[in-house]
Amino acid sequence: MTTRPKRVVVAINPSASFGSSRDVGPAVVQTLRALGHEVTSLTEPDFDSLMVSARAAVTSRPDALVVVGGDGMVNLGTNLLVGTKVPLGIVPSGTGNDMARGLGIPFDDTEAAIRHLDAALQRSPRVIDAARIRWTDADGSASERWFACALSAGFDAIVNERANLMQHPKGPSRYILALLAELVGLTPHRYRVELDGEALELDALMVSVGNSVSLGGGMKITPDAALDDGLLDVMIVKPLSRLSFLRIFPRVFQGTHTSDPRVVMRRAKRVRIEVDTEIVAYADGERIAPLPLEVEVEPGALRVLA
Ligand SMILES: Nc1ncnc2c1ncn2[C@@H]1O[C@H](COP(=O)(O)OP(=O)(O)OP(=O)(O)O)[C@@H](O)[C@H]1O
Repeated sequence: MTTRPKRVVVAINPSASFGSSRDVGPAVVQTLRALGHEVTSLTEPDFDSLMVSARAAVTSRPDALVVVGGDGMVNLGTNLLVGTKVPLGIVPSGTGNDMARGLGIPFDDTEAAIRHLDAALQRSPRVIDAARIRWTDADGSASERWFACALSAGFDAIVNERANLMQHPKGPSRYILALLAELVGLTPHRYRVELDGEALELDALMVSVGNSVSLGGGMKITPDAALDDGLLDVMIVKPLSRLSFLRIFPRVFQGTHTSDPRVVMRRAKRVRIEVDTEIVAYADGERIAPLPLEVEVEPGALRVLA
């Protein structure tokens, strides 16, 4: 296939995968240039600065914004591109890479991911849904942020928050330590979950909202989620003993946990989540805000190269 040159902005997170994949960004830029594309490469010292420079670069209406990193970088791209015609390309170099998994982008082979991207640049982008989160900040101001993949508002969000607050260890083992620490104190909380206006009041361990299928590196929390059905899939895990939790947990990698009667699966366009304690929600692996918050799907809001 002959490649038609495109104008591509590449936003790179050199810290993805705890810095172990920092060669991926330069390789992507080099390969895309060798294929004849006009590439603007962006790397900044932190996420917020990258957001600023990528936002400025997107105003020149490139043919694509390509993010190199994990789901956090997909989140950055999603927030810049929703509602625009500029498509999002992904070269996964993160820890979980769940959005790439959901889109069928090779997530463990950079060269294959670049070939996939180059081929997709020559076709019309795929149009998928995005989810808008709205919440009220402590000062009373209204905030919003988009996500592409999944939002967590229960046990996994609590583990994420604990891991983020830990200074040591620096690598992925901090998540395992945080998980073990939270598992010891595993307690359900009282949630009020509104699904398109229908209120459920229940004790739960996990409440997650999926636009895509998985989070945390292939944990298929919402295995039947479709990225273009105009709906969000909601998974609620009712109270379980530690032992039952540990028994069900491995089944999430196949998505077969949903057959357990203590796992509730629902679909809705709009989901409001409230809880009786302080839990900070995470979406696409990024820290969002303490509950309560509301999530609404915006059908067809994002174009992706996949
Ligand atoms: N220079 C930087 N540019 C962008 N993000 C950065 C940078 N340094 C640190 N980060 C942090 O990286 C996080 C995003 O990481 P990313 O999702 O790309 O990789 P990951 O966490 O390894 O993968 P995954 O989310 O798929 O598990 C953001 O929370 C951001 O704050």
